[in-house]
Amino acid sequence: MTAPQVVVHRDKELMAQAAAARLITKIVDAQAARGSASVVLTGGRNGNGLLAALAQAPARDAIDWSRLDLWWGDERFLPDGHPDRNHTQAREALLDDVPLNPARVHPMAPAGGPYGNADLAAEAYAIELAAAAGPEDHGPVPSFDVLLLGVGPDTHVASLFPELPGVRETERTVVGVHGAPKPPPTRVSLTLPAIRAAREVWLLAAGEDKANAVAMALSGAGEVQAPAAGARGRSRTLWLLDEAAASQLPRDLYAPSCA
Ligand SMILES: O=C(O)[C@H](O)[C@@H](O)[C@H](O)[C@H](O)COP(=O)(O)O
Repeated sequence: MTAPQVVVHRDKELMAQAAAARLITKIVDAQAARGSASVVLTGGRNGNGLLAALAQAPARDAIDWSRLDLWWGDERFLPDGHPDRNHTQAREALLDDVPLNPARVHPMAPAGGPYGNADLAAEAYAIELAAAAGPEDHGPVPSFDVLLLGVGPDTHVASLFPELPGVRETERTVVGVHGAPKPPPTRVSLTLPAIRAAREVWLLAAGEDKANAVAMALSGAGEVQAPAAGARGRSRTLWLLDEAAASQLPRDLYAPSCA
């Protein structure tokens, strides 16, 4: 597991634009090296802000959208097309606007779909992930190029909330989540072991209400109390922050703001 690196931007707009530029480069590099790229999307304002910035970036045309695999880190267990579903919000922010190959887009199953509850939807997603993993992945989850995570004010990532069973899961790669403190209460989430299969994990946080959470997760808190602390990539763990979210971080954890 890699030690976190921290990059601080002036404000959340610049953070979204810089993260989008970084993601474009990463996808283009992965496609050049391996033929395709895989990205795991997150829900929340900052994840969608990144997608909206990507939609506006002229360099987005450098991506071969037909060779991009998209997965989700978590989903709100709601009917297909519901405006609060992470899938719906990602479609609106970017996905409906680019020529993706539908066979490479992997939303989590909705409520009212083929699986009667969030636990069954989670099992189905674990099977889909395992089917996509190859021998080179050494496990039941593909080695995603980039896995994006928004960080909640309570340090949750994906739908892994402090002290709830999901964050303690060590075997399963995807779980149903019940009684989540952030609405809606029923969700589906990758677990920390699945998140840690990614080559790179990027955590996004902006705004003063995240400052405590960011400081706690980066100052040695345990992952059960601070799930964001357990989200690490195999080759890189990158925290992308705005100045407000970084305001309670000890200065020795990052270089002075450059943007
Ligand atoms: O389904 C969700 O709500 C998310 O995936 C969740 O983990 C989100 O990323 C964080 O709550 C941060 O959200 P913001 O970026 O809106 O603060």
